[in-house]
Amino acid sequence: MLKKLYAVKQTGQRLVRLRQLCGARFQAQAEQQRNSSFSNATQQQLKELIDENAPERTDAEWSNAKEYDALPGPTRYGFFLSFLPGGEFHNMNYICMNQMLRQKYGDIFLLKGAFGRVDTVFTYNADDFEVVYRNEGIWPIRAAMMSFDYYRKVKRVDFFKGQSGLVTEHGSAWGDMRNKVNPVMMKSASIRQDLPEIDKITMKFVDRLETLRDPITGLLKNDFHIELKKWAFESVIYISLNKRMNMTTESAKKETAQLVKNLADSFNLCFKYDMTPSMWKYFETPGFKKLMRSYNGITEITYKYVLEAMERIKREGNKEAKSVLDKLLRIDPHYAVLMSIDSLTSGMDTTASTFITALYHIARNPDKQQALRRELMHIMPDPRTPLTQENTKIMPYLRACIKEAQRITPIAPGNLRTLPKDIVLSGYRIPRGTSVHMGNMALCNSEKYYPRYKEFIPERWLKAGTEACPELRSSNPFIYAPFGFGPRTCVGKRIAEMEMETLLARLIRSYKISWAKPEEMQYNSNLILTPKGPLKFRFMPLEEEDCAIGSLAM
Ligand code: HEM
Repeated sequence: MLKKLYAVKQTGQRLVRLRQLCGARFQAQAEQQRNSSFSNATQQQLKELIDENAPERTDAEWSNAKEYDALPGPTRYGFFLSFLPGGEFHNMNYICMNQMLRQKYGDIFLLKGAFGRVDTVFTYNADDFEVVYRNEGIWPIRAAMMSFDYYRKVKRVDFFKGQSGLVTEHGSAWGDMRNKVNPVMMKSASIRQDLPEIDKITMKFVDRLETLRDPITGLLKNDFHIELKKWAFESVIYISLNKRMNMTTESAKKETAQLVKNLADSFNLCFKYDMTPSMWKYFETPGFKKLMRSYNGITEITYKYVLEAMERIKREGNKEAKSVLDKLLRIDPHYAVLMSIDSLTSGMDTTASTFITALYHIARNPDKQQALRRELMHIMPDPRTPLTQENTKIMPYLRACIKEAQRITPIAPGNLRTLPKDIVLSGYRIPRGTSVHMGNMALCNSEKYYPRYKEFIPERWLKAGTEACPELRSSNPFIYAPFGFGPRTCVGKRIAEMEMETLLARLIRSYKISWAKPEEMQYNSNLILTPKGPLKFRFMPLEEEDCAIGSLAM
């Protein structure tokens, strides 16, 4: 063991020396990477955005700020060792690790880069968030998921033709794609045209839930988390491809199960290889190869659906585009394929996890649940009243419940940006090209910004009415950002919101829901936060008093 540690120490020291010799941060890492074609292209792209040759700032704020090297944080070598067996962070949940680092080093600290990872500054100072977003530029850089970028740009360059899609693309390539995708995906009215069909998919889901429900205990026989992933997949596939899945066929069951498995593997392994110190840029370990295989599995399954939809669109030759794919095909066929694959990939776990979080808090707060039901009784006097673009406009409490759940547990607990210019954060000089991680979830769960932060209080988000209490939410617009922030904000936000609202409305209108476990729900933390362990919700039919309309809690 000691020998092993010594070898690691030697490697670490050699790398540190090498990096010091090379000087510039990006160059040092790029030159050492085994997959040089990939790293050079990606680093080159980032370098151009960052303009390394621009003169250093000489203004008073910069001159008076503390040196970058004075930032607190573990040593590069010490941090790496802490991930090895026996180390402080070995197999530790990402959230816990960040909490420990914050306790030790304070509200700003530096995790030095190693093995091709750039330096990352972690900040829990809301003023810093504002500085970051105000300086991110028109093409914000979120340099995460490098293994995914590598998969698309190197491993499967044959298929992706050098473009990795919105999630990992940068600069003008990202800007061009985003400009074309935004009018189709970010317009609520455009996405909500699909509401009637999403409502039908959701009603079918609720009907099926009834068959899976034990009538005595109200517990479900199946794994609710998996069922929700399938529902989210069915919904996003409809919006993206105008395809109604028949989930009862063997092929659909098999493919969905494979997709669920590949996505779970990729979330775990991508976290391991991209967010903790790893040598994958020097040699491919069996785990890294498994990650590449999971990306391949995801591409194969999703592309099969996209291809089928493209053939159908061609065959039908409709004048009016019926899906996101069809709309984008008329703008740019390559982006259309990329975006559709990414929607099917990004739209399952994110939406399912956020939905479960919302349902969990509503289940644990019966008075809030009843207030929500009162709102829904007005809109859906009959449980099967169709949801429309019109009636869903008057569900402020429903939206507030989802927002409040996302405040307590945003599935992306922080956001990441690489700054194209030198900035000062918490009084320290942060040179351009440094990655900055902003801890949104921690600030959303602090008394300073959200009084009574431990409580689930949807009323914080209500804009009008006697129950509204906006004083319980922060006026700082940079802290609460469950879908991210600025031009790079989540492109699937409108889709996710519509899906979650529809299912929440249907379930709360049909059942009295409670959490049937003494323990609180826990989360796995990898690429995103996902609920851990079996979900024990109890679904009981509504009784007469539950259906009393009464006054609205707004
Ligand atoms: C409740 C569900 C979801 C949550 C909480 C969520 C959250 C996020 C967050 C935090 C980001 C990073 C934004 C930033 O850097 O500022 C993001 C990006 C992204 N999301 Fe989502 N997401 C959700 C659902 C979806 C869905 C349904 C899709 C696809 C249909 C999707 C596709 C994407 C894509 C493609 C990006 C990259 C955008 C870019 O960099 O231009 N997401 N999401």
